[in-house]
Amino acid sequence: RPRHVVIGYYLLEKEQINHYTENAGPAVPAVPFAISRITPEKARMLTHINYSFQNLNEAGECALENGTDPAKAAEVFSKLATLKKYNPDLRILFSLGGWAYTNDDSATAVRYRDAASTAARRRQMASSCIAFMKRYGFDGIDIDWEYPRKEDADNFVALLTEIRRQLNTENRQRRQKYQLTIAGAGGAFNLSRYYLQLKQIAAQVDYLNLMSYDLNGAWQKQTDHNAHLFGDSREAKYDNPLRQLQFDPALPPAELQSRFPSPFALTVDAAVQQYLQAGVPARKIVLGLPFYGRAYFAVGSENHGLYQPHATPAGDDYHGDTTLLTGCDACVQRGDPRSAGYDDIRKLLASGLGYQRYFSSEGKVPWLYNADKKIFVSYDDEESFRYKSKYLKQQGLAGAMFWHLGQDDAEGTLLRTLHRSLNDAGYCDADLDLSGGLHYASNMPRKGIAKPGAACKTK
Ligand SMILES: CC1=[NH+][C@H]2[C@@H](O1)O[C@H](CO)[C@@H](O)[C@@H]2O
Repeated sequence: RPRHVVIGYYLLEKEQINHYTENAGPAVPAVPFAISRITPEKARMLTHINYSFQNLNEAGECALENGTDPAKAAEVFSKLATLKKYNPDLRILFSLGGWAYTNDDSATAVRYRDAASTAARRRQMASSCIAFMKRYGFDGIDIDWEYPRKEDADNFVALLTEIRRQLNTENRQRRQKYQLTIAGAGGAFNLSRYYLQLKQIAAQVDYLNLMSYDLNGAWQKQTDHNAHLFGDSREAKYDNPLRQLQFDPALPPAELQSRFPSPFALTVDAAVQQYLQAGVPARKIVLGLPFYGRAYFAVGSENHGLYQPHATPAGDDYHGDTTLLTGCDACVQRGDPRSAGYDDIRKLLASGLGYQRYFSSEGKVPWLYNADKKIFVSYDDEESFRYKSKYLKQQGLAGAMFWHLGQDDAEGTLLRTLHRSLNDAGYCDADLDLSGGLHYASNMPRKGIAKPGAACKTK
């Protein structure tokens, strides 16, 4: 049985369900990443696959999108369930929400706020989502609401409590228990919305999947890393939004600074320490890793493009030149050059188009800079994943989550790296040094942490 969870999101756009096919014909294009690409070997490296995304309907219930053919949906969902024959420990959950359906400016965020707003609505939503889960053969529910507003936070706890209550009833006569997880904010600004409720949220779920990526992006003035583990003295720092939420106003200044350092760098480590400080058990925290990178354009060559001004269109919808990420053909097809899967980034590196790889010894992440095209790309690869795996083991966390399965390269390099670094007994990471970079100060003693540099068991 794996010692750490490995939770992969599987993305299938709702438009792709009705015409889902494993073998593309001239008339019908194949979906970008068919379920058959999840080989038996990959299925054995995963403990969970989260099908993304379902949405709430107008009545605040879990249901297929209007227009989705239920028979085709059942076919797709059963293909995912079939993967369990390769790995009896594998669980297939469906993820409800996601950024596009639930962000503050989306058309359907209001459905989540309303569904959580009264006891009756919460009962209705919970029972509809459990019925949906059972009807389509899922093993649990992942709630990916991005994000409850401060005024929704208590209702969010009540909603999770109601889903947990109904699941417990279902689970009484089941050997393998239905699970309930959430995708949780990775940056302190979004996290501050429900930080005071975080401990109560954790009590209702099996796992909290930290979205410890998208920490920086085109919406900021300077280029910075998508998901660096530790901070860099040269990057932008922020006033800590959790400080004014701190529980004990009488906290002496030195204690305040150590628990809520401010200003601070937005890093993966900061997210993890903030969850731990809120009282979330380490064994429920799953560290989110990106299988994609973020590109910036018109970036000066100072510092190889790192922490430099840029001219990258921000905002969810992209209307600019789709060829800006030179060499990324998939970006043109997708219509947005601002993000690229690991498979695309591998191709950029091999393209001879002038991309140079650098590695941050502070942040423990790579980046690309193309001086000729003035392009900066922040991403993750096997090296940064090995550092993040060592860190999560040192912190005693439950394991890793990643977004998303379809962005790995053909060989499944990133999933294989996570499997080896988290669940291969013969794996050794004594060569990795987690010191350096800005660590989010925390006075929380961490139990059961392997001493850094513990020698590896020789074969
Ligand atoms: C699990 C999860 N939900 C969000 C988040 O990861 O980041 C993805 C990439 O930004 C985004 O597309 C998705 O909707």
